[in-house]
Amino acid sequence: MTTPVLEARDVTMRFGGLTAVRSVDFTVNSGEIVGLIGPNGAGKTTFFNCLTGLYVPTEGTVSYKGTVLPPKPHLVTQAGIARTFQNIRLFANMTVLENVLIGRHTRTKEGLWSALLRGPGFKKAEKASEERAMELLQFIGLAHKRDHLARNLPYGEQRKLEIARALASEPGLLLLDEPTAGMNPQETRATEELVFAIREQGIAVLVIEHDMRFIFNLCDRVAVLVQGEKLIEGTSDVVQADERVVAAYLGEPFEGAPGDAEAAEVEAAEAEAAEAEAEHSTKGEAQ
Ligand SMILES: Nc1ncnc2c1ncn2[C@@H]1O[C@H](COP(=O)(O)OP(=O)(O)OP(=O)(O)O)[C@@H](O)[C@H]1O
Repeated sequence: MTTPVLEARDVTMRFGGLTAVRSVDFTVNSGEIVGLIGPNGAGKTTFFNCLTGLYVPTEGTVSYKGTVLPPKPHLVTQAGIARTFQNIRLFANMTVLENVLIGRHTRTKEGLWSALLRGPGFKKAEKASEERAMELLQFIGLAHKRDHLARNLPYGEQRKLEIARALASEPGLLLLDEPTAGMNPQETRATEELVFAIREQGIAVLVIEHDMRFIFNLCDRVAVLVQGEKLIEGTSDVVQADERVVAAYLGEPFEGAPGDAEAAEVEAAEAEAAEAEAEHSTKGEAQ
């Protein structure tokens, strides 16, 4: 049975006069891999930031497994949503293992004093954390590099390590922001396999990506954002065949395009202003 893991309802995000995301409804169900695509500036990252508590949406709500999330990143992580970023954000001078251990901090109960005094509770928790971190490194194929500094890993492995760190918070939903950016075809293929394996572990996945082939191979469902609005949502086949999606990517106008009404209003106002200006200058010349 599919149950919603993530539910965004009527999410709008405005920056001053600019509406970056407009009334978006969006669901990710358990066991699903869902893609979010759209041309540059469509509002994908802004929407992601609304989901993960980095932005407080101007309107709307985001729920995880039926509970509305507080818009605070650490509380969102604690609730069960983990994410990676467009640009790698590892601790470059820490080891591979330490980077994963850091990802576990939301899941360990041992407090600051316990850590400072290194009491028996802390030592036990530390051992369990390390075991879990090693399991995750095994899972992504980097266990043999546990003591390497993160900055010395090749690019593709750094991206994998980011995913392991996100998994260390034991999420029910993983959000991946352009996971294959800068990757070669083999690395992209390996990432695809990794995402399938993550789903096998019972974790739902939401991916933003520019690489269409990757998205259409990977996702059960794809939603397309254009100018902050959801244009269409469906299986890869349905979305690929939709002419409006192609047009939006090519920057071609199409009937009913999001933002069309606003664009028409602006055009009409500009035309009116130009007409008034022309009338004014003709009168001026006549005098
Ligand atoms: N913090 C901000 N303040 C003001 N405007 C913003 C802010 N963040 C994003 N925007 C604007 O919101 C719109 C959507 O941007 P966003 O980065 O979400 O798009 P995107 O789909 O992720 O683009 P890309 O694919 O290029 O990463 C853009 O017009 C952008 O300039």
